[in-house]
Amino acid sequence: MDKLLIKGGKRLSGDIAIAGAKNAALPILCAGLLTADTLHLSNVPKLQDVATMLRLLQQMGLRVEQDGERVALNGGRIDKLEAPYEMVKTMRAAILVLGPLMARFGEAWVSLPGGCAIGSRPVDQHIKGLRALGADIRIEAGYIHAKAKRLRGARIVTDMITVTGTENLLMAATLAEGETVLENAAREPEVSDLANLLVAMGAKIDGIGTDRLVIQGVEALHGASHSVIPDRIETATFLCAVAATGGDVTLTNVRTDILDVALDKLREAGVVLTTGPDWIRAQMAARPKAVSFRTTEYPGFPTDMQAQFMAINAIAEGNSRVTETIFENRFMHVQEMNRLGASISIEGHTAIIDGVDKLIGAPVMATDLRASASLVIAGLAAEGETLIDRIYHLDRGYDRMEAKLSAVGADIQRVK
Ligand SMILES: CC(=O)N[C@H]1[C@@H](OP(=O)(O)OP(=O)(O)OC[C@H]2O[C@@H](n3ccc(=O)[nH]c3=O)[C@H](O)[C@@H]2O)O[C@H](CO)[C@@H](O)[C@@H]1O
Ligand SMILES: C=C(OP(=O)(O)O)C(=O)O
Repeated sequence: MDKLLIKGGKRLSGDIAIAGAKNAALPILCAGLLTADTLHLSNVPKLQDVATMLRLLQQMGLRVEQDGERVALNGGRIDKLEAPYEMVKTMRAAILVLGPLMARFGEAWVSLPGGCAIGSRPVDQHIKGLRALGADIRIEAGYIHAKAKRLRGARIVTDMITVTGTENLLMAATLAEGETVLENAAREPEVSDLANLLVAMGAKIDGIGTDRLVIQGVEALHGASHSVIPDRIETATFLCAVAATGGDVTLTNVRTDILDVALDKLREAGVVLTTGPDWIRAQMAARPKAVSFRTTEYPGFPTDMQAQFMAINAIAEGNSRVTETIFENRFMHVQEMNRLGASISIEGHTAIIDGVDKLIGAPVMATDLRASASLVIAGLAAEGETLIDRIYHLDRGYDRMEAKLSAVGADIQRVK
């Protein structure tokens, strides 16, 4: 099993190109199921999750041509309406085939995702929404079995804001009969990226970027070309690395307009940020200052950045409080950071961090995707060697993170 070996204490300097967003690419690939025509996608990140999703879609009969970050999908011969357990258990986003399959074929078998390290993560809202659209849904042998002649539009108010739930219902509604109103919709930029692609495919959607999406169902969708938005979480992760190690790094192919709160917090921590139309430069010369925050839905502080900011707080001047409101168990990195010498305690949904002067390298275990990224940042800032085990979590969502960091001066290598 691959591990990452980091010798900490190096300042970072140079340029890093940011990849397309994982959380936009995954639903967008599933939109390939909605049409018999070809989708031409670019800026698709080279990630384990993307490879898993493409394998799943190919098993269903989707034709896939891949050339670097370009992917062409053709859904003219879909013959299997199933997402099996083996796929769903490694990548929960496989649930995103449910909406498109129901919209176009009126039937789907999708394995129920189990809980995962960060929480129980039920999909009851996806099911509630599809039922409102007229689907008959049964849970059979661990599978969601959904059927409908043709979905019909409805007003759906989800109990809470759900990102993939909104995406599933949005895709389902594009081909439903009549009007669907999605209230309490997620406003994450990745939802808007999917919605923009669907509009390019002929869908009729109003309210993109708001919490009320209104969809007029159409008879069929057609092919389109689309470039996936840059990954705001990858962007902010590298910015946190600079904040923790010090240095001068410019990130290219970024969208600064979807990173407001993270950038504000980095400035509060002492990072000097300069932004251009598609780049951002981070300069850090001093010890970071502690920053407190609570995670919320977009445009608030993203839960997917909570762990990486915790690494900054671990070595920052001062104390901070970090409250996680989205997932019930997203502090798995705390124990591992404490193994590196951090001083973090947990009270309910809040982590209380006393910044320490330095961390000292040690073997640690990655438990989930962003926890892994936070341990990389902590390892880069620590004195001595940090060995991170189970980095398959990291590979789900970051494209060659160690190569990008080595190129800006980090001492980090993948070892067996
Ligand atoms: C592939 C992808 O885009 N993943 C992102 C997506 O995950 P994902 O879409 O799975 O997360 P949700 O927005 O659905 O989850 C938000 C909260 O709602 C709960 N919930 C959700 C659906 C449901 O039917 N019932 C229910 O109770 C969840 O357990 C969680 O507590 O949004 C999360 C929140 O920004 C991010 O951390 C993930 O990176
Ligand atoms: C939690 C995440 O992803 P997923 O929903 O794919 O598990 C994430 O990207 O941080």
